Amino acid sequence: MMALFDIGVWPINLGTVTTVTAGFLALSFVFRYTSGKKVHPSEPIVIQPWVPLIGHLVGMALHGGRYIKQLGLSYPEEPILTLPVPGSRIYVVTEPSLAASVQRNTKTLSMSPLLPEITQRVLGLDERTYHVIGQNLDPEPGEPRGFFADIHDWVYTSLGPGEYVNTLSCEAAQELCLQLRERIGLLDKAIDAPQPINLLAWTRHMVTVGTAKYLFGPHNPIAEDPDLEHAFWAFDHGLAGLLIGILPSVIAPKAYSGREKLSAAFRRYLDAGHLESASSIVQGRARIEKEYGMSTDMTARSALSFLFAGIVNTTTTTFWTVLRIFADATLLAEARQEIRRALELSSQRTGPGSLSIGIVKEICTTLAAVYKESLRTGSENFSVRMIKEDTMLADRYFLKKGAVVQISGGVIHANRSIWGQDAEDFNPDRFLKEKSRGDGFHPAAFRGFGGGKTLCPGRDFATNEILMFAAMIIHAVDLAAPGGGSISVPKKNDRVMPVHILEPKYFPEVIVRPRAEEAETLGQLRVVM
Ligand code: HEM
Repeated sequence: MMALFDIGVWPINLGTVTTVTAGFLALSFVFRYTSGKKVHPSEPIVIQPWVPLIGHLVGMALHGGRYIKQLGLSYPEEPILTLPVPGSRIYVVTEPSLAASVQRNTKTLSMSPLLPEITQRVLGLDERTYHVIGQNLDPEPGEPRGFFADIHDWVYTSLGPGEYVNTLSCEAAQELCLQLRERIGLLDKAIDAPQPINLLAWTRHMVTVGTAKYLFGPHNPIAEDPDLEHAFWAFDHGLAGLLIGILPSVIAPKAYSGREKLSAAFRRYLDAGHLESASSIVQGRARIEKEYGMSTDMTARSALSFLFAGIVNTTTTTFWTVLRIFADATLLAEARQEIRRALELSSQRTGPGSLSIGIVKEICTTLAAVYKESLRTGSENFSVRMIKEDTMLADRYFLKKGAVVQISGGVIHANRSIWGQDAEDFNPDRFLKEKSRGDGFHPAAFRGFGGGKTLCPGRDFATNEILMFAAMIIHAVDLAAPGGGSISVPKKNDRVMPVHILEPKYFPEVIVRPRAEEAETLGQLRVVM
């Protein structure tokens, strides 16, 4: 051990050490000075990292999304920051009206140029497909269109307000009702000595199996091979490793193996012709992929990306919404009363045994406020745009061509000047008050679904689905802390890259007991719009 500390064994002397140290310090100073300089007088304030050049990248790698959030919160007066990184800049927007400017500026600020690279890395697309999807990324009206423009239009049109999204919402909620009934059926047998259940895993299972079914039909890969559920979550949890894009099978072996297993299963699904029983939105995506000459393997990988979009945020948001309500006796009593009233009104207006999505949204205001507040507190996503041309944002801030600008949901959601002194706390009242006062928050302040051209196309559908699913759980079961007392709520784990609503730091366990009479209603429940 001692030899390691004995610098005498190294072929250098103290004079050399002094020279090298002095040289390093001088170089650091030069780097700090040059990287701290603005490239234009109107460039936003430059935040120099402590480790020259690579400091911000190291910070993000070590601390995940929390790094930029803490930086943003330490400069509350600045609506936008410049983070120098090797060869480029990252601009971080932390204020809603400037976020709205980024979203409006679709000509020079666009997510599209980043998509081919990201998609290739995450899904493992081949070079040919990478080339095809990279064409005509942001077509103006009348110009030739590309793959992403066509898929974007198809998905946004399908999930926009209208008959299709209503039908899909009913199918999804009905399927989740079935999943819940099955889980409750399993509980019944152990009712005398109920075992604690991991609430996040419980929710994950129902949403994963249910979503795969309503999107891809009864012969979907997860129905055919239940082990693929684990492969799916391994893919999800290692996504950041896949994004690095270097030796994915070594850097993110579990995510890589999960992805490859799932894409092989989707290939078998497509080869067997099971697409015929998939939802029309899924069929339409595969049709567009065929028009662009994609192979079965590439269509399989794309199917995985849509399954991902349908599952991950819905799972985690349902988890937080349900946990928050059961952790607070007043919220639970209010939510249950609203749900009972929604069931009664549905019976009167849409027939016995029905539960109407429209009525739940109209009556269950506490549930809806908890859902929204769970999104505010759990969502730290970044809406990212590539800067295609030098841009003067809001006529005030210079953004350099080739760099990226990101809107930080984490900073905006924690901003006290928007949400009040209790911005750090979970307080669903802020969304109830908003309604009664009639003066809401800035439209770009709520970042749960992103914004602008990349605003989540599934937001209305997801709201229908999650409110219904949470309402069914709250109505049909009781959750209790295993040791008695009230259920505690863990903090969120914000040290990861926020690819979706943040998960908790630890996974809480609860005792789940069916409520005898109320659980019965699930058996006949008919979801209607
Ligand atoms: C609570 C549930 C959900 C949340 C919080 C959520 C949130 C988001 C966010 C933050 C984005 C990126 C926005 C941006 O970059 O500005 C996004 C994109 C997307 N979401 Fe959702 N989402 C949810 C549910 C869903 C569901 C259920 C679906 C589909 C069935 C879906 C489909 C998509 C798709 C396809 C995109 C990519 C849009 C594009 O092409 O740019 N989402 N979502």
